Amino acid sequence: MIEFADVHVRLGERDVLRGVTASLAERRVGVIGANGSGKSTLARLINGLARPTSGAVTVLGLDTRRHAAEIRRGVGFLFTDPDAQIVMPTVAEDVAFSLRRHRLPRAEVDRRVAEVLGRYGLAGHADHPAHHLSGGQKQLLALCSVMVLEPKVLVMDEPTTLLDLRHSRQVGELLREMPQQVVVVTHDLPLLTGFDRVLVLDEGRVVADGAPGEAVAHYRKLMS
Ligand SMILES: Nc1ncnc2c1ncn2[C@@H]1O[C@H](COP(=O)(O)OP(=O)(O)OP(=O)(O)O)[C@@H](O)[C@H]1O
Repeated sequence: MIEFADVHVRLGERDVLRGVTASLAERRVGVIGANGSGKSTLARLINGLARPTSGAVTVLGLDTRRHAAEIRRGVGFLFTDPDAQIVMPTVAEDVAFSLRRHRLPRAEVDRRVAEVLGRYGLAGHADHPAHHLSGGQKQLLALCSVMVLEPKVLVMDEPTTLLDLRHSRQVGELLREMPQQVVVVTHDLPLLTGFDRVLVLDEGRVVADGAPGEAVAHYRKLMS
């Protein structure tokens, strides 16, 4: 469960979020809206990367302002650009790097890394240089590095922006199968097919909130 209670975020001179209140219990939640409407900021609030200026964000029963470390452990965050998330030379090393704080035996790290690479179709690339992967494969690698930590909630900020149609669809299918609660910020409207709930942001406020069809129709009207 993710709860926003009258959340305001002011960055510099700008009121980026202006009174967002929502309880998100659904498994598949989308967030859409114009450029600069506050979507990324809303996403970043969920794992404590951004803090409310006023109001509160509660995730997994914890206030994100007071329990930052616990929240980070429970909430995985996937950025648009996988290059920003890839830190180690090879694919397997990059995924293993996520587990560095867990102090697991080497064999257990190897087992978990192999399992997650297999799940997302990268098993054959384990020893390849991470930066030689295609854009789609890099996005999958970034996803592996997040999923190996078994987060309870996954937040994705425009995960398909750099992907071709086939890879976007693949990400769509993967996130529909995930057992976790997933919150996805996107401009890729077909990605929202089958979602439980979609929020539309405009100038820092939620202006529509409902099933994907209804929310997307509202967004299209807003943009026309
Ligand atoms: N650190 C900052 N200081 C000042 N203003 C900021 C800062 N970060 C973001 N903003 C502003 O806040 C507004 C909302 O940004 P945000 O990234 O949340 O929007 P968005 O809806 O995700 O946009 P996009 O679709 O373009 O990614 C923008 O006008 C942006 O310029």
